[in-house]
Amino acid sequence: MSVCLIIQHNITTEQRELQMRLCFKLQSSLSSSSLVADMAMSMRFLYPSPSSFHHHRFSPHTIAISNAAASSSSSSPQVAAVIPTPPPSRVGFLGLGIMGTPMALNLINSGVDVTVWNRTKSKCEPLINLGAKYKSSPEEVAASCDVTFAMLADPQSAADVAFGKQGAANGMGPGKGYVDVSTVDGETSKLINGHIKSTGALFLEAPVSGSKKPAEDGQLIFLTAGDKDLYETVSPFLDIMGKSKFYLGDVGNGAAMKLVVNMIMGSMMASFSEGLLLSEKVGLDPKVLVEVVSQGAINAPMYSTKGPSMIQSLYPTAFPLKHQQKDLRLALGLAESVSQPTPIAAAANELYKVAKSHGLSDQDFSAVIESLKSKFQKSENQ
Ligand SMILES: NC(=O)C1=CN([C@@H]2O[C@H](COP(=O)(O)OP(=O)(O)OC[C@H]3O[C@@H](n4cnc5c(N)ncnc54)[C@H](OP(=O)(O)O)[C@@H]3O)[C@@H](O)[C@H]2O)C=CC1
Ligand SMILES: O=CCCC(=O)O
Repeated sequence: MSVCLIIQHNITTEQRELQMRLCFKLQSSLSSSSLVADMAMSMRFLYPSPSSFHHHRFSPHTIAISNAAASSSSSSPQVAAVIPTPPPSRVGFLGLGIMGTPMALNLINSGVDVTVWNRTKSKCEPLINLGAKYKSSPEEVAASCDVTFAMLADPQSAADVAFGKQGAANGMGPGKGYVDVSTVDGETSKLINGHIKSTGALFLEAPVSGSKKPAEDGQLIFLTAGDKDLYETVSPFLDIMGKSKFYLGDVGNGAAMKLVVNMIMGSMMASFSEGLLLSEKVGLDPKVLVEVVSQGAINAPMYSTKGPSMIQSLYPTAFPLKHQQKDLRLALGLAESVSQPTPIAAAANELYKVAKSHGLSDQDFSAVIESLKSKFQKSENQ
């Protein structure tokens, strides 16, 4: 026997409730069909009770599912059920900076029901104009949403927003989930995990690789760890915002992976900066250096994207230098915690600190090249 589930969305709430019951009936009568069971389970998460259906904007579509256990006995469907497309959960988004804004925007543009909050309220306006709801605290966002994402600057702000006064934890509870996509250290992530889990909610850390443009293009790479159930539940949202996702196990592993990646990136940028300046000093055209690098084994998109503007001493901000230095500081802490020598990263970190001390914190991290120019070197040596 095979089973056909027809998924539809232009129906009344009463029809949806009927279909939902039918789906669960199917599940119990076809316990050998794991596909049907999986589907019913995921619907159960989205619809804790039949009356909790809410309006959504997903496109209607039809799926035919074969009952693998018994499909050999008949090729035509014997049971047909019409059930609704699972609507998007109500999704909260906290932190609308360089990364948070395009990530939330992609969710909104995909038809997800998004509620936003940002410390500086004016940054919410463009998203509200595009259909986002607004709440005036992380607590209220978490209370009104099924899943809440947070994209904050650093460990302190991530912790404040998660479990400070009017923090998200106050609005969390069983059946909800909190996904922190900020770059923080593992200890902070574990602290947030503890506060969120104590409410009965689930937690996932999911820092991202990729910068402003990949965030705009929905091409981020998620480095997740924590509750696997929440990972499965939010995967459709991660797929809207990103091109790939890794599930890395226990909380702390996502943070560690992100810090290792950014430690490498920070050192690469510092080394590239030295190369650009040296090539110029010895009479080479740094533009040609960028071209040569782009064709060889050490090619990285970062060099050809940022090189041309670095040559003109321009640093339009995609990844703020202060965040790169934060990540190097956290990566060095991680390395120290396991007695791993990281002398290259330590040297790079010093350059970012110099750049910060010269007021370049909010410039792109490629502005680290400035710290190698003679004007900065002189003032450092005085
Ligand atoms: N930019 C990039 O290329 C990437 C950044 N990241 C990481 O993502 C995170 C966000 O980065 P990005 O968007 O670039 O950073 P931004 O500096 O643009 O945004 C930071 C966000 O954090 C908020 N914030 C800062 N301090 C506080 C606080 N004390 N309380 C509440 N909210 C606060 C800001 O609010 P307000 O608007 O009020 O200042 C803003 O929403 C960082 O952890 C960064 O390391 C990860 C991958 C790439
Ligand atoms: O954390 C920032 C990462 C930036 C990038 O991956 O390009």
